[in-house]
Amino acid sequence: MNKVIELEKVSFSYGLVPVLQAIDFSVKEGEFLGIVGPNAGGKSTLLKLILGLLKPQTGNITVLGKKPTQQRTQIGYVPQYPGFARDFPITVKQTVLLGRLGASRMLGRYTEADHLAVQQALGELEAQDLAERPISALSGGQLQRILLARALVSEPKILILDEPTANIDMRLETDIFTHLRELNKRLTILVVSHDVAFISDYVSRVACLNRTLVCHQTDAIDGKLIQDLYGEPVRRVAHAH
Ligand SMILES: Nc1ncnc2c1ncn2[C@@H]1O[C@H](COP(=O)(O)OP(=O)(O)OP(=O)(O)O)[C@@H](O)[C@H]1O
Repeated sequence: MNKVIELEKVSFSYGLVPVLQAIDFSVKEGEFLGIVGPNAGGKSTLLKLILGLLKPQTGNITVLGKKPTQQRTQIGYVPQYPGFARDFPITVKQTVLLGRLGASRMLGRYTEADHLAVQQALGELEAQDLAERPISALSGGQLQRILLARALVSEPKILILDEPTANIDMRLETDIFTHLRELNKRLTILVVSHDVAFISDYVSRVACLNRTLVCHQTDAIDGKLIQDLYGEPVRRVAHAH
């Protein structure tokens, strides 16, 4: 299988504070990879490096064989917190259209293809009925589905999500991950999560990040591993599906 993301000896510091040290890591086409680790372990920083929003001080990163900055339209990104005010007067449809800005070559008006892509993305997430609603009138779970649609609308090859279910309840968490499982049939997915027990039911591999990075197949994840990773006992939560 092709490697779609590759990091070689990547180190990164904000000023003098080292956050990532000598990370060697690759993601294969079609993988569904979970990234877990303690707070401030460097998870969001790793995603920003892959997205080309930050540059490593040492080492090399390639995305689909090129520099991350050359592949931005190939990655759909769902950030940790929505980067806009919830009371901004914009509809669901307009929000999802924003995801076409990088993909469409036309400046100015959106094309028919842009509108069609929005319809398809909303349809895929069963959210067509929300299209004309202002985003201020969405629940947390609905907003997360819309942000996922916005990330999909540029027809990326890779989907990256930074704690997509941090502020929603378990039923909706299951709903989002069921959509991700379906999307993984055609996309490579990286998802940051705090809930290693929950994601291990969905992902094929887990990368544990605490300045350095160690990968595990999901069948190798047990209480001891979680304790070693976080440095304290973490209760495994049972999830019914
Ligand atoms: N822009 C910044 N400038 C300086 N330090 C930063 C910046 N962004 C993050 N950091 C620091 O880098 C470290 C790693 O942060 P990062 O957000 O990557 O961790 P994380 O694993 O995503 O954390 P969390 O699980 O709490 O979201 C933290 O100590 C954080 O305070």
